[in-house]
Amino acid sequence: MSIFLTGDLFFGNRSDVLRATMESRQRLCESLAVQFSALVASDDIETIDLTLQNLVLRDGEISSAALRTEDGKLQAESGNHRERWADVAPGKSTMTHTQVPIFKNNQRWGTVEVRFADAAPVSTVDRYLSPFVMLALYISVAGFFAYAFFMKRTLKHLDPGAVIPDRVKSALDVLTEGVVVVDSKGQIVLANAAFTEKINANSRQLLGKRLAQLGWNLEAEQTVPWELAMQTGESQLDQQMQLKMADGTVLTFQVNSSPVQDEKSKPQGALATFDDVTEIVKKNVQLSDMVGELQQSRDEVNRKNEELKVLAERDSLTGCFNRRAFFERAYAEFSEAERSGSELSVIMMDIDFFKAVNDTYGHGVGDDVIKEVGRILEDGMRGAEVVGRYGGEEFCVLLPATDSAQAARIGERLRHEIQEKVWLCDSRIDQKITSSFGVTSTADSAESADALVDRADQALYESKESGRNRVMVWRRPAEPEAAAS
Ligand SMILES: Nc1nc2c(ncn2[C@@H]2O[C@H](COP(=O)(O)OP(=O)(O)OP(=O)(O)O)[C@@H](O)[C@H]2O)c(=O)[nH]1
Repeated sequence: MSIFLTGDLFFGNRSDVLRATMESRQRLCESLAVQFSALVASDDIETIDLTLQNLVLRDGEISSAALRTEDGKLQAESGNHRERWADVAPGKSTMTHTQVPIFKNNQRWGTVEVRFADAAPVSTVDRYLSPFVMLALYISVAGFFAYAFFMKRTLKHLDPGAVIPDRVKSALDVLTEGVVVVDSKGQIVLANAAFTEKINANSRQLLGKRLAQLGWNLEAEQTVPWELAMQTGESQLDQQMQLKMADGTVLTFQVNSSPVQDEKSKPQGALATFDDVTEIVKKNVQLSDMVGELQQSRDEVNRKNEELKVLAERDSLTGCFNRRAFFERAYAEFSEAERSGSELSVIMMDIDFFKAVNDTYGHGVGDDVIKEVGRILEDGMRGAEVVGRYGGEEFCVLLPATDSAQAARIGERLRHEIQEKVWLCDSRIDQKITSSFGVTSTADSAESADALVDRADQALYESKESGRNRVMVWRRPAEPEAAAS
């Protein structure tokens, strides 16, 4: 339609000019006819003849002119009209031959004939190139070019790869890293050899496809990095993406994307590089699994070590430190007390008449009593204070930073608690169970942890000897004395 209108604008004008010329010639003739009708009415043929002579003389466009009656006779003529008006059909005007009727008394009387000069010589080309032919020709040629232009664009659309020069494609094919160029719609316009080989695809199959729809494992609403690069105008680096292949395998790519912009920074597409890191990721996963397993084994070993340590250090019946572990602590605390100058106390205690408990209630009840005593002793300790099962029904307590008077008070509290609580631990026991305590501290110049424990044992012996169910503080052998009862 545009072509037609444009053609009409050019060629339609030419036909308008011709039409206007013809109309003006017709008007001239009609004006002559009006004048001549008046002259004919007065039979003034002479004036008509004179007018025709002048007309031909003065107007270069008019070759001849005549006044012809209805019966075909020429009444007046000029410019050798007879010859110039040969073979002209009566009553029909053309561009060069114009004829207008003359009336007399309302009757057709004759015709004014004017032969206009031929226009510029009409060449064969001009003859055939009438406005219509010109218009048709113009539409054909312009239509052809418009069609060619449209087809070129269409083909370019159908073959998006055509926008990338071959030398660029060849250069990119040399790279070992996959390279894909997409247009502003995310459609592939170039995929280099490394990429097509990696995903087992044909380069031409990929052209025009949306890169985002090749089968990537994407989260819901996730925007692929090359589209993000186009949206933000910024490069998107080190994005890891997984591509599910037709055979079910999954490739992992490290993807870098940069926007391709025009001079006005408008995104025209994006370039994305794909580095296949599938093997590295696999190895990383294996490594991480191994590290996890190692961690588990290490935790297991630590747990076992912890258990072993507990088993090695703790007494299985009461959970208190065993004798060996207790002495390790005692040595450490003794050294620390010596280094710091603080006082370290030791309590040794023994359940009174425990043989009778076993004998009366059975060995099981005896075990429960020992456990209950151990629990009371453990619960009564704070911070660095340590309870050890010294043997049988005998316990030993380490009290760092505690003098013997404080230790005796602690012993007294424990003695009272045992007496009040232990017999309640088993419903079969129907009598209170008592215990005896011996107390000492480093203030009495014990030379070692062993000596300290030994002195506490001596004080305990004194408690037993002096009637049991009491706490005795160690005194030099000559003068042990009772602290409380
Ligand atoms: N049930 C039980 N009994 C034990 C355990 N270890 C030692 N005994 C018993 O504890 C009793 C200790 O008795 P003795 O040392 O004679 O002293 P005692 O009867 O407590 O009398 P005194 O200490 O003099 O008041 C023994 O009969 C041992 O068999 C144990 O783990 N469980």
